[in-house]
Amino acid sequence: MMFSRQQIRHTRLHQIASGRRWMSVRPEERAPETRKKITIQHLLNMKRKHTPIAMLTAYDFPTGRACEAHGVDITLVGDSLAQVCLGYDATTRLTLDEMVHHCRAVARGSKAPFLVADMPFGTYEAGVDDAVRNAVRLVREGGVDAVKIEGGVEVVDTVKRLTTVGIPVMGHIGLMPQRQAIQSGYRVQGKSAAGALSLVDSALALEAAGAFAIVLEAIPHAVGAHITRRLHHAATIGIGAGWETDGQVLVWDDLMGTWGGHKAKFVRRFGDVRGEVERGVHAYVQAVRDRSFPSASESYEMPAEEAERFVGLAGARGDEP
Ligand SMILES: Nc1nc(=O)c2c([nH]1)NC[C@@H]1CN(c3ccc(C(=O)N[C@@H](CCC(=O)O)C(=O)O)cc3)CN21
Ligand SMILES: CC(C)C(=O)C(=O)O
Repeated sequence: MMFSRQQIRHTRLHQIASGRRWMSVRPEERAPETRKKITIQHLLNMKRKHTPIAMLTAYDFPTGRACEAHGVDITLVGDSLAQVCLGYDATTRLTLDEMVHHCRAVARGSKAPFLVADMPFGTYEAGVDDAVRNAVRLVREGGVDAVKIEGGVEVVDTVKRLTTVGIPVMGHIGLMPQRQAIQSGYRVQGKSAAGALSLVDSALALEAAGAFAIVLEAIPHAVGAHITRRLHHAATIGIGAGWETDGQVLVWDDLMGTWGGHKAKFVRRFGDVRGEVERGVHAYVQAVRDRSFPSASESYEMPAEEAERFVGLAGARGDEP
């Protein structure tokens, strides 16, 4: 929730007058947003001008807010949410209701970035009509601008139909986590010449079907670069696809170092939030145990005469500690 400067000043004066102070339940005090909404046209201009596109996952209000505040171009409510946020063992466990719930929180924080949600496993495979119904829920209830679906030529009809009804689609080829069982794990794709060519075919088919962007996951650098040069109407967003794609994406928890699970080769840790969390929780527990928390300045007092009356009144009713 945003306040104008005038509203902030007004609220402050009111609080000072009424003797109230800020509490953590109040929305953060902030100047009105200045970032302009990112559009598909903006993203394709970035591709044309070779300005790298920064995409990052977010799963809740504060992470969405961080994407908003620090210049992210595309916020992705990725289905990696299943693992890094909800503790499931695979992305295939995630339901549409769970995805919608998290999209709503992210959308409240991430306003300017183009907002994309993964269509969870099982919400677009059974038929094009079903895919439309489910994508509409993500847009209408989740508040996202576009959806992402995993797959190559086999999802082309779905991409066409969604695009036709006005829902932009981001493709996702290469390593497709929703297919880890049938692919016997998380493996780099397109390492053979034939495999690489089939990735190029998938990318071209997705572009022709109307996809505005395509995630390229865990493929050789040369294949990522080739596909990026071949596509003129769709931006490529790499994750483990080398340095010559139109943009990059990483999972929030990998980037921040909050994820303690497997670290793929393409992950770079840009922060050590896990270390901070460990220090903070440990210090808190320690301070509670040794009674150094809370201090007098973190506690409330009664006026001395009220304290005296209280002791007297409590004693009179036999209310002795
Ligand atoms: N924390 C996290 N980061 C992700 O990027 C991510 C998730 N979770 N969950 C959903 C999917 C799963 N992803 C994964 C998971 C494992 C590998 C992986 O182990 N890759 C191997 C490739 C080994 C090879 O074939 O040579 C690696 O070591 O990089 C890659 C992507 C990407 N997504
Ligand atoms: C890793 C990204 C591309 C993703 O699909 C996810 O977060 O689920």
